[in-house]
Amino acid sequence: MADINLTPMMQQYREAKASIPPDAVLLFRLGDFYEEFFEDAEKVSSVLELTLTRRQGYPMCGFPYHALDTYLPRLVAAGVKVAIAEQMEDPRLAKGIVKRQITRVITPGTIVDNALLSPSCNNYLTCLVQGKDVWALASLDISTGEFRVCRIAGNDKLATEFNRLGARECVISHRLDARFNEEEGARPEPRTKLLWTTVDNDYFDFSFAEDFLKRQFKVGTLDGFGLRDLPDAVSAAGAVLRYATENLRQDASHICRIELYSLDSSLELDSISLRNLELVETMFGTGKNGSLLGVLDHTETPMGGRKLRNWVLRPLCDHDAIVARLDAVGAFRDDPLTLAELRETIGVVRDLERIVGRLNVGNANARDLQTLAVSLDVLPGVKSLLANFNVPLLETLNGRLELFPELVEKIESAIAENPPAQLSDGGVIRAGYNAELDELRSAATDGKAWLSQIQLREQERTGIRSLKVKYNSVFGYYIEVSKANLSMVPEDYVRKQTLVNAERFITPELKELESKILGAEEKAKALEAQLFQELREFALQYTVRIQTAADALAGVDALASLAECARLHGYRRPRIFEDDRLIVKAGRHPVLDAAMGTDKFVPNDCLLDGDRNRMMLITGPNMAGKSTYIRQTALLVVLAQMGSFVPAESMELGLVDRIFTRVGAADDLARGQSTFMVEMVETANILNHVTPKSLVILDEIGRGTSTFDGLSIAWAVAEFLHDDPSCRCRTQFATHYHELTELAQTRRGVNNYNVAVKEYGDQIIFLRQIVPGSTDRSYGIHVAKLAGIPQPVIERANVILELLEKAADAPRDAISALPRQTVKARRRKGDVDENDDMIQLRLL
Ligand SMILES: Nc1ncnc2c1ncn2[C@@H]1O[C@H](COP(=O)(O)OP(=O)(O)OP(=O)(O)O)[C@@H](O)[C@H]1O
Repeated sequence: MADINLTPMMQQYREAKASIPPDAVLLFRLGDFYEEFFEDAEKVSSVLELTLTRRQGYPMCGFPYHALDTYLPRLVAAGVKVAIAEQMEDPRLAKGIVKRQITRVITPGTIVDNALLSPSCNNYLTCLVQGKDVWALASLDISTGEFRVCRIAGNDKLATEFNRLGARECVISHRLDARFNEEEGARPEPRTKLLWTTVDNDYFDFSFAEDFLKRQFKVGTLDGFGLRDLPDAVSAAGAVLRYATENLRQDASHICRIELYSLDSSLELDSISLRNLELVETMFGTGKNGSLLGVLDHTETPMGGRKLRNWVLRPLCDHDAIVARLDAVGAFRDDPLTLAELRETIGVVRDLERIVGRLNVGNANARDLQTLAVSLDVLPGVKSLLANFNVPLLETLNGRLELFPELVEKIESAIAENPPAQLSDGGVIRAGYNAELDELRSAATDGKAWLSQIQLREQERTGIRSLKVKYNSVFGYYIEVSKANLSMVPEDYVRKQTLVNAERFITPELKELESKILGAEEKAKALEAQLFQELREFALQYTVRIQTAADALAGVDALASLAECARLHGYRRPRIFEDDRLIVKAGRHPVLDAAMGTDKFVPNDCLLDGDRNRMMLITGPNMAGKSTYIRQTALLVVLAQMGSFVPAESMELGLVDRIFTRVGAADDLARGQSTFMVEMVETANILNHVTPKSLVILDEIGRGTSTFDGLSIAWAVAEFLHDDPSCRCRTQFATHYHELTELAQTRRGVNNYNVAVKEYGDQIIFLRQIVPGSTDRSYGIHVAKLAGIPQPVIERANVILELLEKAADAPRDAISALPRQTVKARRRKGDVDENDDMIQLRLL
């Protein structure tokens, strides 16, 4: 920064700037603008494309205060940390420089503003601590109060968990940051855009963290949360909470519990599978549409949407828990009328979790309270509809749906019909709620009428027809009586001023009225603010109970959504077992099925049921539907284990512990790895971690290297997965290496399948049907033709293919030396004899 003579305002700016994290930009409220100075001005003007000006030689930019809702999301989306300094007093009333204060610091993980949050996703602030042989990862969604911690062994699993959480920011100690910087590969690298924030090591001090958490949760011990003897988890949780509350500059009493969870309780999906299977978003960044969640999500509330998203990302591994969800989905699906009514009723409910969050951090407005009441008011209706179902899970959820009549009533009686968003605009509290407020309001609006009423009354009382009620700025309202009538002035008039022709008086009543009229509006606003605050505090007492009800409602919404999806797309209930079967009759790919329509999508079976059917080796032409089929299998497993019905005539599933996928990953090229290297890293990961209860889907292995190397690797991988006692898992392997089909002759559990096609003249018709047996044709050139490869190239490829098929052992170099013209063309010219190309091959 330039060394300049600072004005008092700039001095105040400097002090504010020094009190925020060094990497945060400061939006400094000056009148109707938020102004930025120095480096902050440069950064903000470039992100927001604002004009950079200069003030006394230093850079400056700004925008009107009402544009904050537009600009703040853009700054946050660009990964900028933002601190806001507001004016804490009315500049007109300020003596000297206006008081300003940092009201909040907004980082990607500490957002509570609705405008900055996606309703369908949680917004997690995370914190990482390195324990002994494990990582402790705390995750906190300040907007909802959800707070969890888990312990994870290994960087891969850690990165996956970051991905699953979709974490935006991770807090670490300076010490850990230094380690990450020193050791190459030590820092976990999730695919999501994650901001690493470093804080002092003392944030992680165990006793400090423990005390901090105990105070927050108002408990004497953390044992009840399962955190006994887990100092790393306590440190992570304490540090993240401290960082969050420091940035919020507010109490966050809605964060009132923490859950210790284990990755083992859910079906494990590594980062690659999460992406490849397009569970919650597509690979091409088109968001939810086109993903599995896009098909499943018929939720009516944001909480239900987030719950369903979490279910998709964390399918269950517990038989009974899955069956409980399936029972609930089944009950809903079998009663479509009640289901429709229930969904319609739930549709009124708004984001209870986030409203409660905003209420707790002091960020809620009157509309939030009103929405809270409207949402809570439908709970009796939801409860009575749920009472129609005798299903344990629905009964449990119904039991947690508490009713809040006194809160609803209080809010309804207090908040005006259409309250303004800003408390300062006035008119938030309903007429009739508070007598004093009613009076203040009428003082402001009816003041003039009151004065003329007094004038009339006093004229009658005193008999002075010319008596007037007037106002001046020296002594406010007064009564003026002309000299001629002074004898008629009553005793209770107090003389204030004598003029040539008249005298001026005041009365206690007039003074009282004056104080009511003057500043009545200001007073009304202040009283409204106080009443609103009281109402807010009243509502805050219900925080935990509303959170519990909101969570139950989210569960009901998610289950109803699954039932609706099952109903719309004709899904059936899967049967869950503990063995290693995976038998599907007429299964369909949920996303393509929904997109194409059930009559167009060709269903297929799957048979994996232990020893004799452990690996399906699938060959078939390009474009036939191999990838679709094996992804479909994985998606059906995800659906079944999350407790959903499935797009199949029937499905029997022995629980799967992990799904592994190897399905091409172009994006890793950006990380500096070659296609083949990525393929091998992913394959290594599978072979090193697979268990007999896993499901492996492999879409082509060894493609990125020479044919013989590739084939050898694919072959060995298939053998290993089938033979090795650590694997022996259910596998679907799609490949173009027809040689691999020989495995079925030597391996008991390997079976060949192919995707049927019909040849029709020189056309082929894709039947999309998986049938037993192998195929030895790829029809690759046919697909190349469909793709628009120029005709001469296609003709040439056909010639080479023919030659290769005749001389299977022809070296590749020989092919490249073949004349560039096609045989046909040269034949036409008459300069080739029948064996020309073969002769050349032999010569080479
Ligand atoms: N069962 C099916 N019913 C209808 N259409 C299907 C089916 N399976 C696949 N398709 C269609 O065929 C297209 C190609 O399928 P897919 O990518 O699975 O082929 P593939 O055999 O894996 O091809 P390649 O070997 O070239 O990668 C899909 O995009 C889809 O539109």
